[in-house]
Amino acid sequence: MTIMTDAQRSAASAAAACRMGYAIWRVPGGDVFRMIVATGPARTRPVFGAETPPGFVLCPFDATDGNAALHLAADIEVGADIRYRRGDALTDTPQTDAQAAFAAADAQGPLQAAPSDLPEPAPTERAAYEARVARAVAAIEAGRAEKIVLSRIDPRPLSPDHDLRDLLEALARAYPQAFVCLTSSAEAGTWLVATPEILLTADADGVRTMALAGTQWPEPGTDIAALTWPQKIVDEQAVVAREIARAFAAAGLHDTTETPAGTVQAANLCHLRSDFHAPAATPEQLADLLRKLHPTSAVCGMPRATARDFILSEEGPTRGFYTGYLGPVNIDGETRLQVNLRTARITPTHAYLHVGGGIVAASDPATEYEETVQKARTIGAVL
Ligand SMILES: C=C(O[C@H]1C=CC=C(C(=O)O)[C@@H]1O)C(=O)O
Repeated sequence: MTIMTDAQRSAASAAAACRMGYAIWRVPGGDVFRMIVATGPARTRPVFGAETPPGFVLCPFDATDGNAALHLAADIEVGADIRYRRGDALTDTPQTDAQAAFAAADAQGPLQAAPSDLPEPAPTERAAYEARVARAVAAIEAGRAEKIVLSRIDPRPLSPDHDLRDLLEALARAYPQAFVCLTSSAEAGTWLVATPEILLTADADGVRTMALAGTQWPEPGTDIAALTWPQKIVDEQAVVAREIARAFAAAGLHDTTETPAGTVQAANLCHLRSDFHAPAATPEQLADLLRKLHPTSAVCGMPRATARDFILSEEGPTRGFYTGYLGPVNIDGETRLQVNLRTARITPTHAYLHVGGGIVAASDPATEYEETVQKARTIGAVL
């Protein structure tokens, strides 16, 4: 069972009391939480670069440079104990005034999101979403795009005494194979995430990503291995996979292997997925690859520029960090960027669930709406 350590629980309260950014995460299949606290403001920096310090990054959906993201520096790392960073070293005692202020913070009560200056998202009603889907289908039928990924916002009230640490632990317990995360900063707001999708990981073992598409919500107890997929989903997943294979080759990564597409479970949902691996790459190759991958056709569409313009004209800037990416960078030699899906932006009073789906020529608006209802259950189940 994944639970936060006492040090992590109190560090989260201390970070919130000091208005410092923090991130707490559990990797798929892992049994511990990792945590960092940034004593200074988040800065936009290259994710893969010559001197990217250890930290946690968040990149929005609509990024001008896919390799540039908000970077929360790992000034403090928290596991069983609290460790303070000075240069490359971690020590048991605070090294800066800001670290000392964090160490002295005495915060009680539940952990909740700080009020923020970011705009409150407006909900998307069923009729508005279905009309949006119908317009995407018309654009696809007119030959303007092959696929457009649309989304909507589903607000849920939070109980006055909720504690974000308890919600995070509940997600980790419910979804052992998800990347589960809580992150908060003045610049990006507060996000609670249980995502099944890797955008890019890089460590000593090489580089990995996945091509994910298609969604089914089988009855509990269904034999997942026996699920079949309609040809339109098989084709859609193949399009995502082809785009990834092209990106690897164009970034100069060779000897890439791809597994056959198979069914994977993600909370109450199933997707069709193939996995990619390449031997280790240089930071320049990784930067190039990240720019080519983000946003993938699993969250944007095909062709990318047309789909992006369509999404922004329909949804405005409401996605923010939803369908962007987030994750630890250069923490113990690993960088793990996950697509920010099955996610909610948290305010002091509400969880704003962001849910979407890929629209193709054969899409039916009512079924697409139902798909977003099912996707909302991933985070909704613990609220
Ligand atoms: C856009 C979302 O899902 C994407 C990832 C997997 C399957 C998807 C689909 O079936 O449409 C989407 O491409 C979301 O969960 O909000």
